[in-house]
Amino acid sequence: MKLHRHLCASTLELAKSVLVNHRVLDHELATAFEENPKWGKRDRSFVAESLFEVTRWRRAHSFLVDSEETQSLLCAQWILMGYELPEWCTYNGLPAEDILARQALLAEQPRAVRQSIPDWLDQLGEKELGEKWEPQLSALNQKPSVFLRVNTLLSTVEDTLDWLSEHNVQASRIEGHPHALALEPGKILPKSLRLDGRIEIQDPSSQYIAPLLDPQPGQRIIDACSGAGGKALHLAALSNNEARVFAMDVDQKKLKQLQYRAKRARATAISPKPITETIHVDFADVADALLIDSPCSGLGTLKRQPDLKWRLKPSSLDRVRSIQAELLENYPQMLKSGGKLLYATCSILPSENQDQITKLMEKHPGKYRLLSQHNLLPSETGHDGFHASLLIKEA
Ligand SMILES: C[S@@+](CC[C@H](N)C(=O)[O-])C[C@H]1O[C@@H](n2cnc3c(N)ncnc32)[C@H](O)[C@@H]1O
Repeated sequence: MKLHRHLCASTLELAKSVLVNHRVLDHELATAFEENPKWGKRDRSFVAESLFEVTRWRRAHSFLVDSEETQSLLCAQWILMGYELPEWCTYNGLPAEDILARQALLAEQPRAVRQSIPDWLDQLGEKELGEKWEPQLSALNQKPSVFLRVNTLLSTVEDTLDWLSEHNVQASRIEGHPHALALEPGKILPKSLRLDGRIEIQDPSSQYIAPLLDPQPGQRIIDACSGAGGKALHLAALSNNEARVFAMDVDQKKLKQLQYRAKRARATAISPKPITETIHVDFADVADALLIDSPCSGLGTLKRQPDLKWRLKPSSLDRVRSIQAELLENYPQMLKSGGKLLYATCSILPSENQDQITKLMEKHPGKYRLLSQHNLLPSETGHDGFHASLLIKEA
């Protein structure tokens, strides 16, 4: 296989901005695709695969090539992808034969090197999850697949499968997730289908969350951290637009996106509400059900966002933990007595999940009753890592 000089140069620029300047991979890649409309499907997938994999395996590659330079790491990635490096592709590190030979030595390296993760994060994962940590790392280092949620406001699973197949996209159902479809590994959904309201791209673990609230017609449901609406749209669909879903967020841009998605999905149940300082007072005792899909480390989604592990810092984790405690303290004021509180994160760390709930219940004895807790571990599901705690507000 032959490497193309201009694509390699563009990929190197992208890799530097992600690995050296700590920019967000998804944003950088989307901008590069926009700025290079002449890149064909194969060019795009070369750039995307090189960038995702070099980011995921940064530390392991740096052992293989014996260098931390981005150019050397990328060259190691291309060698592992089966490319022969042309003359113009020079780097400071071990030659191709040595890189391939050192793969066998990787297994003997410390876990943080083999699994390509910063030391501090490896130590934290071990402390919090013990022997369950390494299986999560292995699962989170896999390449992700694309999953869809069928929007039951506009279609059925059966009709959606037929529609996708008419467009040459083969998908399959997933056991235990009634509205989820999996695309064949490596398959990407064409933009025209992606923008059709019949489907939303959503991981099965994320699809597990909204049904836990069991939305009923006539209920008022608050999604206090709705973002661009992944779960708010699902809540609207589950209630067949017969509940009212107040979608709140501090980020106005995300609420705008949500409005666009809701229109496309015919999710008329959704009313976006920007978060203000007094929101929990303005909406006091209003909701029959409250979802706090809290800001978190995002560690459960490393498969899709491998750049996150290099951007996260112990101080940013402390900050999200304190936001989580604050949201759990304030937002349940919006819930009626007897209402359901669902706390969710896409983290796999107990300190962001069940420990936050334990602290909440200890701080307010008798105020909450725990109905169920769900730790969706990537090693067990093959999907993103998520946590959900479902409680009743007693008083
Ligand atoms: C995990 S994301 C939500 C994802 C979204 N629920 C979904 O399913 O697509 C967390 C969201 O919390 C928002 N957020 C951050 N601080 C907040 C606060 N104090 N109150 C409400 N939302 C907040 C962020 O803007 C972000 O959109």
